[in-house]
Amino acid sequence: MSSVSGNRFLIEPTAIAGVYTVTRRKLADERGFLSRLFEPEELALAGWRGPIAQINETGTARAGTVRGLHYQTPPHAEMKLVSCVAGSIHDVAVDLRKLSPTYLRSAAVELSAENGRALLIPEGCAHGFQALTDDVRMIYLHTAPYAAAYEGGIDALDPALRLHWPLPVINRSPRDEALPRIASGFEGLTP
Ligand SMILES: Cc1cn([C@H]2C[C@H](O)[C@@H](COP(=O)(O)OP(=O)(O)O[C@H]3O[C@H](C)C(=O)[C@H](O)[C@H]3O)O2)c(=O)[nH]c1=O
Repeated sequence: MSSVSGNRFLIEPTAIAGVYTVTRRKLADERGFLSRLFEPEELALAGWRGPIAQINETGTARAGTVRGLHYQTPPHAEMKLVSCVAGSIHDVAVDLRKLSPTYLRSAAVELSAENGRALLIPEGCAHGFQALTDDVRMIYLHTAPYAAAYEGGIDALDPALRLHWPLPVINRSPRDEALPRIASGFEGLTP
């Protein structure tokens, strides 16, 4: 799909099949602005399917912090729409779908409160980010509820992924530091 300039969003493809940037249009006036975080008909153009099953907020205090790379496996695999509503982040998706033409390819984009950009991530792709500022706030829309027993992840510092983190990486959770690497026998995800 090429770029779609809709009423509420500008939807643009990335290097990964099915991963899109979604830039919110701001309706501005002298008080400030209004923008929509979600609009089913327009986001269906980028493949969004099904109702929102869960909405999360995260706060990240320190620039340099990396969260992820996380995903959920079937039957709790999920699409995510990831928005930054305070500060800015270096946002990353990695295609883990074994049969995908973009398997193990990554897409990276800066999301910020200022640029109003979000990342739409389909099932089978891992997500993570690095805070580029202090006091980052994220809003996540999920098509499946959290299922801890079905959470998977890949080490954000795995050299096989060739990811570039703009700042020195700090403050990873013990769980994230212990996530497996591709070389440890990862065989890709199937739907
Ligand atoms: C995702 C999630 C987590 N939790 C609990 C589990 C832990 O006790 C605590 C922190 O979870 P976690 O360390 O996984 O949080 P993040 O590192 O920010 O992970 C999230 O951010 C990465 C980058 C993502 O893409 C995922 O959406 C999500 O995994 O919240 C819940 O109670 N509900 C939830 O939906």
